[in-house]
Amino acid sequence: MGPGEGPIPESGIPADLIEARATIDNIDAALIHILAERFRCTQRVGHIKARHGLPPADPGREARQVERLRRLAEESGLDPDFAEKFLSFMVTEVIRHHEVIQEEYRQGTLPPAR
Ligand SMILES: O=C(O)C(=O)C[C@]1(C(=O)O)C=C[C@@H](O)C=C1
Repeated sequence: MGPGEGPIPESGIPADLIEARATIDNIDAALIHILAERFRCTQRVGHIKARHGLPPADPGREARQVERLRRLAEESGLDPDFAEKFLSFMVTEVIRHHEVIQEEYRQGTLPPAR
């Protein structure tokens, strides 16, 4: 039995597992807040792009993000392939939002300055 490990309590869940899960819960909450802020920002980007007639996707920017995030992942012990997949998952959703915003501007269902 290692340090921090105790006997299995009556609940059947070891105390150190309960403690680790509390940390996971806090991290998940932070991730949700971070994602909400990122999407709030990318919504703004979607409006800027629509106003300036810029395309929803920017493959050059994405390539630089992939390179940077893969390097950061390597440095911090995260699987770089996972980091790239996660970025791609997010960016795909952002591009979908950008397309919706662009269509709203095209149909004039949004005011031009937002
Ligand atoms: O930076 C932009 O141009 C964005 O629209 C944001 C973002 C992203 O979510 O990071 C999304 C789509 C682009 O292809 C590149 C990056």
